[in-house]
Amino acid sequence: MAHTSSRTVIDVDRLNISYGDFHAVKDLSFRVEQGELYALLGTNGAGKTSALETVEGHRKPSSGTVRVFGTTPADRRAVRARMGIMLQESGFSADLTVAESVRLIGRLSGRTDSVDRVLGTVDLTRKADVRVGQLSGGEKRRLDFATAVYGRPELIFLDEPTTGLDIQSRDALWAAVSELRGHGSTVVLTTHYLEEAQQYADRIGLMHRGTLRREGTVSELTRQLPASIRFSLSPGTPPPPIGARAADGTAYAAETFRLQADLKLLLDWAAAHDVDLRDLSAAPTRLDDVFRSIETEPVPTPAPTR
Ligand SMILES: Nc1ncnc2c1ncn2[C@@H]1O[C@H](COP(=O)(O)OP(=O)(O)OP(=O)(O)O)[C@@H](O)[C@H]1O
Repeated sequence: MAHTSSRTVIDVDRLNISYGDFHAVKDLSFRVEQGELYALLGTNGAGKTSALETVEGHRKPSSGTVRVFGTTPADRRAVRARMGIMLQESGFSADLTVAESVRLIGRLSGRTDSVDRVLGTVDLTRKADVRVGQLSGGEKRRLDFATAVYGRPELIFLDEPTTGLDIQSRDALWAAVSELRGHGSTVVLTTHYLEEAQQYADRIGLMHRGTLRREGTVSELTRQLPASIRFSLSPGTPPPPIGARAADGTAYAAETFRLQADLKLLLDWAAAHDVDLRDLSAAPTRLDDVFRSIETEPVPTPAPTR
C-alpha cells in the first residue's frame, strides 16, 4: 500500500466489490485527510453506496484494502465510537419518540452528548416527545442527521443528507456541518445536489460505472472544460470577434478556456462598433458540465491506480 500520512483518516486502495458476476466497484482508490469534506459523487448505480458501505465496515471488499483511522473498519469496536453514519434510509423504530431514538443510538455509539443540544441543532426540540412514526419525511431526515452527529464524531458519513429537506432545513444542516468541522470532524458526503458539493466540498471524487473518473478540488475539475459566453445581435450587425451563430437566428455562443480575455475582446468590439449585445451571459464551467462529460467518455483502461 502507498504511504499514508498520520492525518489520513480513510485510505481506500484498489477496492473491488462484486455482486455475483456483476463488478460494481473496480479498482477504486482514494484518501480522505483529517478535517476534509470529501464528496464521493457519481451517476446512479456508479458504486458510491457499495464503496461507502465497505468504508463504514458494513460490507467486505471482494479485493483491495480499506483502512479507517489506520485500522480495518470491520473491527467495529475500534472504529464505532469514532464515526457517525447518516444512511440513505433510516432504520428507526416508529414507536420510539424522537428523544428516545437519539438517546438509544447515542448510547450504542459509545459517545456522550446532550440529547437537547443535538435536537436543537436540527430544530427538533419541539418534537422531542413525538413518535418517529408521526414525523414528516424531512423531520425524519433531520433525526437521521441528529443521531449521526451525536457526540461530535471524528468522522461523519452523510449519504444524501438533504434529500427531501426544505431550504431552511438545508441551511441549518450545513451550518451544523460547518460547526462540526470547526471541531475538527472529517466528513464524507454523497449527494445528487451538485451545487451543494460545489459549495461545501474540499475535494470531490466522481464515479461512473464502478470506477473513479475524476478527483480534485472544484476548480481542478472544472478548469478542464471550457466556460461559455452567449449573446444575441440585431440582424445586419457585422460578425463579432468570437462566437458561432446559431443556424436559425441572431443568437451566438462561444466556448472558451480564456473567459476573461474573450469577454474583454467582445466588449471592446461592441463598444468600438456601438453594438448592443443583447442577453449577454458569461457562465463559468460548473460541476454539472464535468458530470455530463464523464457520462459520454469511454471506460478508461487500465483502471486508475495511485
Ligand atoms: N446487493 C446487491 N446485489 C446485486 N447488485 C447490487 C447490490 N447492491 C448494489 N448492486 C448494484 O451495484 C451497482 C452499484 O450500486 P450502488 O448502490 O453502490 O450505486 P450508487 O452509486 O450508490 O447509486 P445511486 O446514486 O443510484 O444511489 C448498481 O448497478 C446496483 O444495481
